[in-house]
Amino acid sequence: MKKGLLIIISGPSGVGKGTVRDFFMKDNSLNLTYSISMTTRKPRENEVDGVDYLFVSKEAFEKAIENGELLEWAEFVGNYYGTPLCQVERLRNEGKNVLLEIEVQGAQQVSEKVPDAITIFMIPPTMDELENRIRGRKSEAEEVIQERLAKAEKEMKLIKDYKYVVCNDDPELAAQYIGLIVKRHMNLAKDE
Ligand SMILES: Nc1nc2c(ncn2[C@@H]2O[C@H](COP(=O)(O)OP(=O)(O)O)[C@@H](O)[C@H]2O)c(=O)[nH]1
Ligand SMILES: Nc1ncnc2c1ncn2[C@@H]1O[C@H](COP(=O)(O)OP(=O)(O)O)[C@@H](O)[C@H]1O
Repeated sequence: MKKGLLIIISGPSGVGKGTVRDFFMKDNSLNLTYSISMTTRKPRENEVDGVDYLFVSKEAFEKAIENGELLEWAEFVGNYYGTPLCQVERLRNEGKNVLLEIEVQGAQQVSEKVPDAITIFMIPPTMDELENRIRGRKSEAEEVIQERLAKAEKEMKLIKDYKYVVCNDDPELAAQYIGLIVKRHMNLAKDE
């Protein structure tokens, strides 16, 4: 069986990664499985442990690093985030295309380990709109919003390291575009 593709999506906090993902994950023809990350961030009101993230303590996260259980990990605005290695390998070996939604440092680490990973960066139509969205979500305190917006400015400079850039103006259109990218690489892999 052919090994599944590894797809990385990065983009600033509040750009709409989760919203767009909800659209393209409905398309079964993409054969996608979402890799659930581990984080020390506290769950938001609507988030479910084991679905959105594996929410763990700092100690448990550091243990996972020590034990070599993470494909990559990074610190983002005061919290750890990382990708459990075992599920990514298992799913790809089962022929599933695996989606990682991770920030730029993690994406860099994975690209080094898996050079054929497909990298996509999601941008907002404008930085003002990014601010509107992150505020509109009402999930972070003002101080955290400021930190995330400052981080976003830096992250946007790394667009050049990604193979594809998708603007999330309309979430359905952005999802369709990501679907096309995945289909293209599924076809390329078939011909290999
Ligand atoms: N390196 C890395 N980054 C992650 C992982 N999971 C999530 N992230 C990123 O961490 C950042 C913060 O995520 P989160 O707190 O959920 O905020 P959100 O992006 O605004 O929903 C985002 O850029 C995520 O893409 C992971 O496993 N590894
Ligand atoms: N294309 C869009 N136009 C307007 N608002 C959007 C769009 N995409 C997402 N949003 C809104 O922006 C906020 C942040 O989206 P979210 O998916 O949580 O972002 P991320 O996962 O990148 O942090 C949410 O309130 C969401 O409803």
